[in-house]
Amino acid sequence: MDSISSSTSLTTPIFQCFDPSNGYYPSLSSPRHFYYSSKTHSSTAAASTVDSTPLFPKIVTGDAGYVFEDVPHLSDYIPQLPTYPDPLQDIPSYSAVKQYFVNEEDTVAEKIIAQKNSPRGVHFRRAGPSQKVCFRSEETYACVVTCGGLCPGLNTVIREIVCGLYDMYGVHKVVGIEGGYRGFYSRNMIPLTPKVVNNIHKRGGTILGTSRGGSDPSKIVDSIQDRGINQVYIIGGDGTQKGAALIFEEIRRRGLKVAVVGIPKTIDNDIPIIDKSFGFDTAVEEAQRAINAAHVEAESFENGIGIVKLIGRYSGFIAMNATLASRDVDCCLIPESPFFLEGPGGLFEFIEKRLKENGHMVIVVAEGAGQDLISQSLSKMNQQDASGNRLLQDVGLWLSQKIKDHFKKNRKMTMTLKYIDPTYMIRAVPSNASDNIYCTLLAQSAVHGVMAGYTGFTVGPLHGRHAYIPFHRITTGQKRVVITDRMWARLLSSTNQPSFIKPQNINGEREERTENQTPNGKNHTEMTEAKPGE
Ligand SMILES: Nc1ncnc2c1ncn2[C@@H]1O[C@H](COP(=O)(O)OP(=O)(O)O)[C@@H](O)[C@H]1O
Ligand SMILES: O=P(O)(O)OC[C@H]1O[C@](O)(COP(=O)(O)O)[C@@H](O)[C@@H]1O
Ligand SMILES: [Mg+2]
Repeated sequence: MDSISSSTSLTTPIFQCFDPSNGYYPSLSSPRHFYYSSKTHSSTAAASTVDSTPLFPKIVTGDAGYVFEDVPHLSDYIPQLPTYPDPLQDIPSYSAVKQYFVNEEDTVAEKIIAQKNSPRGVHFRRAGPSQKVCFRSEETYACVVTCGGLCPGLNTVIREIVCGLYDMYGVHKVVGIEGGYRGFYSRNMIPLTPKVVNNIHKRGGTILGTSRGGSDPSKIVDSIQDRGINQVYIIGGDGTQKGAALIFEEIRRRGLKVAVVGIPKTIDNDIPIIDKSFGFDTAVEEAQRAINAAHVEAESFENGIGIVKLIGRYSGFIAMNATLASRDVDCCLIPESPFFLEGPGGLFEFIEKRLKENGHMVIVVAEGAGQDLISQSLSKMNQQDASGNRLLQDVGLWLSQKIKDHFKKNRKMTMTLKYIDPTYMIRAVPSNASDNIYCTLLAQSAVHGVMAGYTGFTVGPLHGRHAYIPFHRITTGQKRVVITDRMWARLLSSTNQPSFIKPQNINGEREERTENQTPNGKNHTEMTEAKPGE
């Protein structure tokens, strides 16, 4: 593939309107009637802090407890920002659509379950094409970067950003940044055209390459500014979105007309607020192959045990959904549900019982499960990867050894154990059909938002409706399986495994949920209640 090296600057700072003495951007009399919080920061703090909380959350309140959390717009810090009619209205495929453009007043509710007297709650801006755009096609220069671990669907998102920009907005200058964040300042760029990306959604991985580490907002913005890029599409997980928030703050601090959008990627579905993350469905589907193999192996040997380790550092959604989908799994272990091995109600007792009943069993274990047990028996290791993520012990290997030792020690019965770790096989597949459609919508929502001048935001569906969400709402907290909710109860009833929770712990879990309330009356565990799948 051809490369373009750093070009001369097309992007000039519009002006420096940030006032470091009070942390305010003066042009706040926005026609969209927003007000800003009085929280103040210094400009240097904005550039160097790792806290991704935006300086000025844009919040509007309305009747009956209505709260609108909007995302930043270029006009917040660039006065008299020119706008242009959206070129979509002249494109035959789109011009026929009735009400194609979203109403500026449309918002999407964070919660849709309500009672008669409950407040209307938090809302986010509805995603979609606007009547007016802030970028002319010929002046737009967009870049796309992928960061963090692989996930099915990365190539589809890249493809649809490129095709969306070309086909909907006539933008013909799009480049890919190679190898994650550090590619901004250490690598050349790849020109992206519809021809280049035409078939990439059929391949796993990312054609741009990815990496952990290397997020240096100042060097990245220098590179953006030097090259004249004015739209930045950043695809990645929680770490990447934190980095994107810092890049946005640095761009805003410099007063540049550069819009930044994050497209949330996380294979294990641990990003809060949004319904689910792309690649998750594909991962659950692909996990079936590993579970089937483990089941075939287990069934074929006397007292066969098959163990499958699935992705999920802190959130066991893949393990839970793969177990529920398969019906061949006898026990599912996730990080949210502590378990124990020995004694009444423990895992060993259950394994013996199930082997006596069925002659074989399959255990699915999420990679983050049982880490506390492992560190008790192995020397504690606090190693981190280049992004600062804690490196976990291999729970699958550990569990396999523990089970083997148990049966050897007790000489109760002979057994055969097979351990499968399909992590990289699952991550590397292309996205399935439903994830492809989802990735397309995510990419288009991002393109529409950026063309309309929104910046410092991320996109995703809430109850099926796409919305623009401030960075900090998806980088604070993690979505986790709530083990006192109905979905986990369904799993327990489908496997008939022990719950490993004592009644007093159930009460503890409930108390913890009320303590974790955020200022909006929402708590992190609550977010997970009905997602994914009611
Ligand atoms: N707190 C943070 N602030 C800024 N950048 C971060 C932060 N955490 C991670 N990053 C950057 O984001 C990128 C990907 O992060 P990582 O956690 O590995 O993957 P993911 O984005 O999938 O969570 C890396 O380049 C890393 O340097
Ligand atoms: O070996 P790598 O590439 O660092 O990735 C391993 C880890 O990446 C993951 O797939 C998650 O990736 P992210 O942190 O990017 O979401 C984990 O499940 C796995 O432990
Ligand atoms: Mg991460």
